[in-house]
Parts: sequence; C-alpha cells; structure tokens
Amino acid sequence: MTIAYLGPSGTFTQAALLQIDPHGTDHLPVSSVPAALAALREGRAKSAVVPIENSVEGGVSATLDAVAAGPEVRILAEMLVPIRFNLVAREPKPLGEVRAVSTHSHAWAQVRQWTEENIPQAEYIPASSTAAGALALSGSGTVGHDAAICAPTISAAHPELAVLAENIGDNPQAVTRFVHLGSADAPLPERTGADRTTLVIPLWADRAGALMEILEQFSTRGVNLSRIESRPTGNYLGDYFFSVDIDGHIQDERVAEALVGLRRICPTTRFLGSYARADRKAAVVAGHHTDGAFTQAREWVSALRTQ
Ligand SMILES: O=C(O)C(=O)Cc1ccccc1
Repeated sequence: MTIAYLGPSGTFTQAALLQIDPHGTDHLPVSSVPAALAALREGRAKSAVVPIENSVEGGVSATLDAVAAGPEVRILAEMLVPIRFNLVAREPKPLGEVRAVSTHSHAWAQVRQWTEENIPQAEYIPASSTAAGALALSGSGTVGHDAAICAPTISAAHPELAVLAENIGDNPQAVTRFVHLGSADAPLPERTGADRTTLVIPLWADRAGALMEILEQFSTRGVNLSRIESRPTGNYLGDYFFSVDIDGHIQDERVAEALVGLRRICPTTRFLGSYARADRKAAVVAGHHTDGAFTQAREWVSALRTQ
C-alpha cells in the first residue's frame, strides 16, 4: 500500500504521514505536490499526503489547483502538524556570515520577519522541501547555499548540522493542515459528528450575484464555511473556481441538501470528500437543520404528493 508524500525523510509532510501510518514501510518520497498527485493518479501509489492549508499563509495553491483539475481524487483524512523552524549550517558561525539560505517556499514565507531582522544579507535559494535544503548541507558536495531552514527533527537526526538558531518562525503557534488523498473510488470515510467536506465550485455564471447564490445554498441549510478561496482556472483571465471547506459530512442531511442545490446551479461542482476533522470540533447545528428536521419535512411533502 504505497503512500506518496512530499519528501525526503524529515519534511513536515512526512510528520503528517507518520500520524496516520507510524509503522508503515512503503512510503514513497517525491519532490513536489504535483509529483505526489501524479503517483496517485498513475497508480504508482495507493494514496498520497500533501499540505493543503497553513495558519499563516492560507491555502496551499499547488494542492488546491492539483486536486481541482484532472482525474478526481478524494480526501480521506486530515492531519495537523505544529510548524517550528531551525536555521542550520555545516559549521557553527555568526548569523552575519550567512550568505545564502535554502528552504521550501512555505517555510520562507513563515520566517520572513525573523530573516529580515537577523540575516538581512542572506540570499534566498528555493528548495523542493525543507528537508532537501538541509540535507544538501549534510554531505560534503558543493552547494549554492551555506544555511537552511528546516524542522527540528532534521537537526536531531543529523547532528553533523550546526544549529545556528532555533524557533525562528514568525508565528510560534503556526500549524499546517495536511490531507491524505486516495482515488475517487475509495470508500467514503464514516461520519463522526465532527467532519469537514471539501468542494471545488467553478464560477458557473459570470453575473451579478453568482457568488451570493452559491453561498445561499449553504446558509439556508445552516452549513458553516471554514475556508473559501478563489483560484484562477488557468483557462483565461478572469476564469475562477472556489475551493471551499464546509463543516459537516455528506451523510448529514443539511450538507446533502446544500450539495443538491449547489449542483443545480453549478453542474461541474466537484466533491473532494467528507472526512473527520483533526481537531474533533463538532459543528453547531440548530434544531431546524438537524437530520430529523430535514427527513420529517421531506416525508411530509412526499406524503402530500402521493395523496
Ligand atoms: O518542506 C516541507 O517540509 C514540507 O513538508 C512543506 C512545508 C513547508 C513548510 C511548512 C509546511 C509544509
């Protein structure tokens, strides 16, 4: 049961993967989010783990775009990973001597303030992951950077790397949400009462009120949105889709009814899955939005129609 993930070993993505498969041995490290999706879609992996949202920068565009187009995939689970960063180098040295620092772009975005204050002279060299940038320094080969920003687990596993600074994230509370993706025919995760559903909603009609009409489908059924982002489809300038997370499971009547309404007005709406929330926070549901209220009302109408 191969699981592809944004590797190599020591990435935050691997930390997320180890939450769901701590003893697994069939883990396939790949060097980008699209590569993880390709491994899943081409059958080289049964599932994949990728970052989807971080508490500082919002949605991870590479993931939102990769799951919105191409063969359908399903989110099976989500995992939360607290994000802490170390600055490492080949040998101990003053911060003023750091010349070029390498890390993943998400990490760079989350240490911007610290780097501006402490290593303003350093050039940024993008890496395919935090671990890749750091591991390049652990060998003896020539590399273009002399420092890297990575997870503390990398420093622990590679004592040959000198830690120049610890806990350098701008937000000490930073958390990233990762998702475990499977194929579209994977069994639907069971409803737990504290669930999330992720949707891709292309803006079907370019006219006044189109977004309002979409949002109404949720609000009239008491469905709360926990994330909404617009992303360009790439087809032409001004063509957008919405990537949306809602509280609840498709097995909840209020969610199912909202999806029926949504699909009527946006026939290309894509269901990315219903799965347990990592924080186990249950949705707040008013009496007239419970399963019982929906079924009672539907049965009343059915009975009237068959009289
Ligand atoms: O590069 C990594 O370690 C990743 O897993 C991507 C990432 C980078 C920074 C924050 C969250 C995820």
